[in-house]
Amino acid sequence: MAVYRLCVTTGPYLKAGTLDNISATLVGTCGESPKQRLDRVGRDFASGSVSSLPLTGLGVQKYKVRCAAELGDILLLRLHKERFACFAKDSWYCSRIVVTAPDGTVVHFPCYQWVEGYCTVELRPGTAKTICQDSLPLLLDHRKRELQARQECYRWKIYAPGFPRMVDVSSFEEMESDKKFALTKTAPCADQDDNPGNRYLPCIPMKIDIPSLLHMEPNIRYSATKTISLLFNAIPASLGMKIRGLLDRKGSWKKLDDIRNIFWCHKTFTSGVWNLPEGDSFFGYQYLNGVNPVMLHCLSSLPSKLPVTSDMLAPLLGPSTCLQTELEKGNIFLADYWILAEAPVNCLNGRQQHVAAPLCLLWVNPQGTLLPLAIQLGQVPGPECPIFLPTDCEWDWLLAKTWVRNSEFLVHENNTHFLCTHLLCEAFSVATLRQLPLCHPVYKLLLPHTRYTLQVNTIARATLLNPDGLVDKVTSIGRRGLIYLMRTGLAHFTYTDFCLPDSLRARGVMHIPNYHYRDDGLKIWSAIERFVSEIVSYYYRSDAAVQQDSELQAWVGEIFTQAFLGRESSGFPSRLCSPGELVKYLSAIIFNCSAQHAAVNSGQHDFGAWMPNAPSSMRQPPPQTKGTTTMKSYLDTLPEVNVTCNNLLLFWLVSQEPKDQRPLGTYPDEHFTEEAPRQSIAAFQNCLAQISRDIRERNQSLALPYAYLDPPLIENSVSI
Ligand SMILES: CCCCC/C=C\C/C=C\C=C\[C@@H](C/C=C\CCCC(=O)O)OO
Ligand SMILES: [Fe+2]
Repeated sequence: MAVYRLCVTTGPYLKAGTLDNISATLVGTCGESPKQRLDRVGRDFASGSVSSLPLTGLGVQKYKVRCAAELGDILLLRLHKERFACFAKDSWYCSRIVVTAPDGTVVHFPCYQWVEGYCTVELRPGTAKTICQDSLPLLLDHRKRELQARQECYRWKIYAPGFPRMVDVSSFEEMESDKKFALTKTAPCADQDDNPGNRYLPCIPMKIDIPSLLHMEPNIRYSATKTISLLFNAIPASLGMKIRGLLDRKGSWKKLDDIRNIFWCHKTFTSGVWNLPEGDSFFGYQYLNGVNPVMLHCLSSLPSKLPVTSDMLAPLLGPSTCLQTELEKGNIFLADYWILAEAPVNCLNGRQQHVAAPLCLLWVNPQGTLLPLAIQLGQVPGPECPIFLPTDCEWDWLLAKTWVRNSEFLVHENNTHFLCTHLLCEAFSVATLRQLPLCHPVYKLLLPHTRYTLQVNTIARATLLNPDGLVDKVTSIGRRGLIYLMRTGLAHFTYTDFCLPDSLRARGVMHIPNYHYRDDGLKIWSAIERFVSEIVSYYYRSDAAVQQDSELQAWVGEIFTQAFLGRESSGFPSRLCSPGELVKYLSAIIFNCSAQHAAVNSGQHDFGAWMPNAPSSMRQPPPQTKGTTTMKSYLDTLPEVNVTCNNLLLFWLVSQEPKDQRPLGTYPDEHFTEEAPRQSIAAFQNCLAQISRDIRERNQSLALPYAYLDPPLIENSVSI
């Protein structure tokens, strides 16, 4: 008789325990155990419990699986979940199971999954294996069946032509009702205007696509803690504005001070500097350390579409230099909003809105401060498209800068933030779930960086991107414009843009002083790269090991076709040929899912709460002459009261990660069980802790501390 001892951990989540019967079967190289019910006196599998346990000890019990003979090396653990008496079925969150063999060998089985309904789950020991490292037909077959099941559950959907593909939420509904469809479903569904589930709820000023929120597969759903925390962030702020009538009031703001007082308790630094002389340096500062720090390109000559002359800039540059000298020194930069030139425009509160496609020229002065030099609000120069200068009258210059801030809002929210972090990370998540089995080292590495991304994007699609959702209610381009911008953005997005060091070099911004996003981002990039490189070199010893990993290649290929629509000119790889290429690719994915999202997401309230710094819409066309702007015309150009407040609610909500956070580098789910990767994780955590200490020390001497890339404040994944 051989006795195997099992220690089963149920997750600490609400309703993680189950009343269903759980049995186990062990499969080894020398045979299979009988199916053994895991049952003890009292309640098994309660939430948060580690049920490990000798039959005799007080409160501590042990499950035993008895076999006629030893099973050899344990290959699989089958968990059977079946009906118990007349109780209705309930879900079980199984964290992990540790099996101790009769000879004392300990085998870990990471699970970290919700197990739903009555079913059998087959787990492999935690040692990560690529397909090339498996030879037993039983294990190869197991990999294949696991992926087939996942591909049935997580399917791709086309949201709009030219968009990265995303998860098809309706497939979860089909799974539950046990309907099985083809593995990939790609029905276009951008036009949901006639979707009867998209409707207004009492007191909520935009439509919500209710059905898409209802069916979320439990392994990708927000935890109860996260959902409740999101609601706790939303409800008081929303009620406060509702009671004060701000969410329903149409018309212009009467004075700037009223905008300053929208938030009583959550004021930010931006309103203080806006219309002071320091406003220009703050305007420049945001290109480096604001929510959209990816716009600047160094110029060696001016583009012909921006006919700024040396004379125009002479009063600004001073007597000791000139435009040509500054171009030669690499001190002149351009932010070009060309992508907005053809964007469709929306109506808000029944009135036509307006969009500009500015060009903003900036200079790093001898003190190292980045300052705006000139703003042209359209892409085609001419008498009706004046070049605004800091030497113009105060209101003209302020309005020109506000137009640029409106363009920043549109490009940042739609492209830098939603497209390049939320949507791309969703595609990485879906490809990872569909193409890599649980035992694959890349699955173990990436899964924590996909946590909650499908859920938050589903919420965004149901509340923001849906017809008459928030984007249609607050932005000058609406969802039609959003679809246009994202499609155009994806068509121009490259692998260089995706990899921080390459992107910074290509934009020629390595030498700008006080670029904290760059400095902190590069440190985090290197820490991620070192960690990933250790993991990759442990599992892939040669180029051939990468090239022959058919699962890995299918995963890269699927990302290339589904996220980047197979566009060769994007520079994204469609296959990987060496460990070095794999390290770069994985580092970029982890960086963008974590640090990049934090950099472009967490400051939305800080920088946007002062609405003129991030107006979501403009109500008058860009000025065609100078000298006509007044305080009144300025206020009549900014968004109306209800538009402002609905947008600020969103900023408030998404700038705070709801509870149940997992900061960068924290992996409480122990998918890796071998010593080497666990040591790499510990080294990664130490490295991030040092980066955090350095950032905090640097921040002490800054008038405006930059904390968005402080590692403990970065989430592992896009989860808000
Ligand atoms: C005011 C109530 C809105 C309810 C929304 C609930 C939660 C937010 C869910 C997801 C948010 C995701 C992203 C959205 C980012 C950009 C979308 C484009 C917005 C725009 O153009 O205005 O934020 O992290
Ligand atoms: Fe976000």
